[in-house]
Amino acid sequence: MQTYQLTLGPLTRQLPLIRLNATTSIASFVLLGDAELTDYAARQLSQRLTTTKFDYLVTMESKGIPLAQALSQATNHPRFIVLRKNRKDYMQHPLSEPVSAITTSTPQQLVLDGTDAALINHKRVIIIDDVISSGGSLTAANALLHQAGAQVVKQMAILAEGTASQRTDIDFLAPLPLFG
Ligand SMILES: O=P(O)(O)OC[C@H]1O[C@H](OP(=O)(O)OP(=O)(O)O)[C@H](O)[C@@H]1O
Repeated sequence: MQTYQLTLGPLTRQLPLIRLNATTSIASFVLLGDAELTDYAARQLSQRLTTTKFDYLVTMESKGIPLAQALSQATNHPRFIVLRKNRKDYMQHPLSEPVSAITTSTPQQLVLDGTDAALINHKRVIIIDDVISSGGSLTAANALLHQAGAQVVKQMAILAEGTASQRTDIDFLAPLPLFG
């Protein structure tokens, strides 16, 4: 299997190259289960937040969740918000937005539980995800947070993939190339 070597500070990972379609392959970065890299990335990202005042971190199901948890702890924020990809029966008055991501060919939703929406109304929030690529997930998250009346003060990720690495409105630790 072809791989891409990701280097993040002292850590290296061999990411398998996965073909998405006739013209594009991605280096698959699956953060779930990698406690070492999650903790390292959270510590690095927390150092970029020492002067940023915010109330809540917001992440997207699913790979962003362990990162948001580690970053919440590293920045002394006891609670964070998870935007889900399914509406659950236990949610109260959920808000939703359609979302498309580079890794997902079928239509999906991002869903914010109404109780979480009430919590972040008029609050300063930071969006945190493992990877930003097409930006589809980020756009949907922003739309949902706007619906909830939250103010997005920063957008962060471990990796910016493809052209996302040229964006100046996101703060990330390393670029990740796309492959032909
Ligand atoms: O910038 P984009 O093109 O939107 O891609 C980035 C999103 O894709 C990945 O999630 P994925 O859709 O693979 O879902 P998962 O975390 O549930 O596996 C990643 O965790 C981001 O949320």
